[in-house]
Amino acid sequence: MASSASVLGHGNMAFSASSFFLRQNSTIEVAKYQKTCYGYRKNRFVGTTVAIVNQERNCLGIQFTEGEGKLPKVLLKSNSGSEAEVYLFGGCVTSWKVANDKDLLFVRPDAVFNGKKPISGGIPHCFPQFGPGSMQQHGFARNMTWSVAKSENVEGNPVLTLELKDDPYSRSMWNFAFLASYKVALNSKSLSTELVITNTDSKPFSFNSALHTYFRGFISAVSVKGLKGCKTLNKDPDPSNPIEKTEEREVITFPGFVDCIYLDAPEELHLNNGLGDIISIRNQNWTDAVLWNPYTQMESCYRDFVCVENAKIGQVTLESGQSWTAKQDINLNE
Ligand SMILES: O=P(O)(O)OC[C@H]1O[C@H](O)[C@H](O)[C@@H](O)[C@@H]1O
Repeated sequence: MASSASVLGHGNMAFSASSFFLRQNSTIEVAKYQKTCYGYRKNRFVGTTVAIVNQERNCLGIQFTEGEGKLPKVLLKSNSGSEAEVYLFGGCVTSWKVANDKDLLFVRPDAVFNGKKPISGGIPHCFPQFGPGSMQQHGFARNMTWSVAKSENVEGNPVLTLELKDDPYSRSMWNFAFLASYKVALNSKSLSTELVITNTDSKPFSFNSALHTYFRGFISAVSVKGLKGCKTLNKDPDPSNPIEKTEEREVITFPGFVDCIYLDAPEELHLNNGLGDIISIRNQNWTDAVLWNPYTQMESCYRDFVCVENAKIGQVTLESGQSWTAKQDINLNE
């Protein structure tokens, strides 16, 4: 039986570290959350304590808290003991642990949590551009603050839905009205996401996108299976002029710099992270994949991660009112 609580926030750059908009009885209030020994207490904008509204949410395995750099962070915990962390800045999942407490995602040591630069690690969004292209590399969704649209608990598993809308910052780069909805569901052995992009403008727009997932790994033992036969666009040596080929290997390893797009990738890949885990990476409608390891360009950390990205490299065009949906499911195999 699902229970839910709806919380709406704003997605602009001036987001304050602990404030959300809370929809109640169809009015939108500005609320502040304050940690108490019972949970999270909502203060009205003017400062009066109104009610403890997050007490129940904490019990549901969804806890609103502050992360690094005092950025708003949501902790997800399932009844089976798996955990995840999501920063509203960038709508970025930064941690995914199954019950053994080992984090299967990776955040780079040079990641900054200043609410300006994208968080380099976890699962950053690339939207509305994968890049390179006319705007900043990977677009703006990873350096805007997403709002919380819904938090639910479905049979012991937390489900968090974030939203991002256009604002003057996004419009300065891409002058369209849009709504991005991102549902993150944590289960005992898996983390699933669903991204829905809706054209809320009166004119069509086009975009491409990716989930730039950083997996923890021991790079000299990392391998990826499932891409044999795909057409490749190798961005090494020149990202603006990728070299077209076909992947011949059954098992892809990472002996040096890798930055390669795989077109029409299958719906399931297998990552051996070299640390004893096989992770299946399933998708619906993320039609392409990207493998990236910076090798000695990032001397301090390249040995410790690999990016296996579900992507949509070809342009998606949406007419006014149309939506596009893509799902990712990362699952730790038994
Ligand atoms: O450092 P970032 O902007 O996060 O991008 C890191 C990398 O992401 C992707 O995998 C691209 O294919 C690379 O060309 C890029 O260098």
